[in-house]
Amino acid sequence: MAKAYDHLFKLLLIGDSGVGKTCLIIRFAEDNFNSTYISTIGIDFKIRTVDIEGKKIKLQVWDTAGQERFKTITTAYYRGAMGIILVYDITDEKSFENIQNWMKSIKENASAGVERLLLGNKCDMEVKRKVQREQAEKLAREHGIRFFETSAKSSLNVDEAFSSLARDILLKSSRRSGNSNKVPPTTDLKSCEKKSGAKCSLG
Ligand SMILES: Nc1nc2c(ncn2[C@@H]2O[C@H](COP(=O)(O)OP(=O)(O)OP(=O)(O)O)[C@@H](O)[C@H]2O)c(=O)[nH]1
Repeated sequence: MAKAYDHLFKLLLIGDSGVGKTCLIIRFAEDNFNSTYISTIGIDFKIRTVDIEGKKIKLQVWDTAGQERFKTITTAYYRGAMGIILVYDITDEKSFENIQNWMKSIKENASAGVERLLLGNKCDMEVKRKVQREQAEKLAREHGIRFFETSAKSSLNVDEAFSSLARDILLKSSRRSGNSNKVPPTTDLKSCEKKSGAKCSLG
């Protein structure tokens, strides 16, 4: 039987407890949202196949527990990840400050060439905003990675964020295999913003 996909990419979401990692994955994989908070214990994954540049990309998205006590279990999963999504909550300053620690954790535990993406989630809660978009843009620029503000609740930018990461991984892997002409250059800053309506930082 023919393979149902061209590529399988393993993605991992990390970030403080309660920032919305599980909700982002459920929004992306099942187009659903639940406001009841059930903290993740250990690790779990969901799958969705997306179409990028005519290629079927199967995304296996791993959800980690943000709680410190699960750290040894979850960091063991960094190694196999091709893309890591760092999530903070725009209404929680501490979760943004901790992004630096999560970055360090990636450096210590993930493969060197892993693609990273920064997400400021819960952007539907503008009245409770504590982290300005510009702060996160600056951080993303410093690390040379893309940045989106998302809402798992309203679904704003969720598909865009996952697709942009998948696209970057695809581009990187086709470059590596010498097929860079097969995938058009990934969204430049302008088209990235045009597509998503979000501010993007380029790596
Ligand atoms: N308003 C709003 N609430 C959200 C959003 N995303 C998640 N939440 C809420 O935030 C709480 C925590 O969400 P989770 O997805 O469980 O957070 P988590 O990062 O997986 O947490 P851990 O499993 O403990 O690491 C839940 O009550 C969600 O309903 C969002 O985009 N907007």
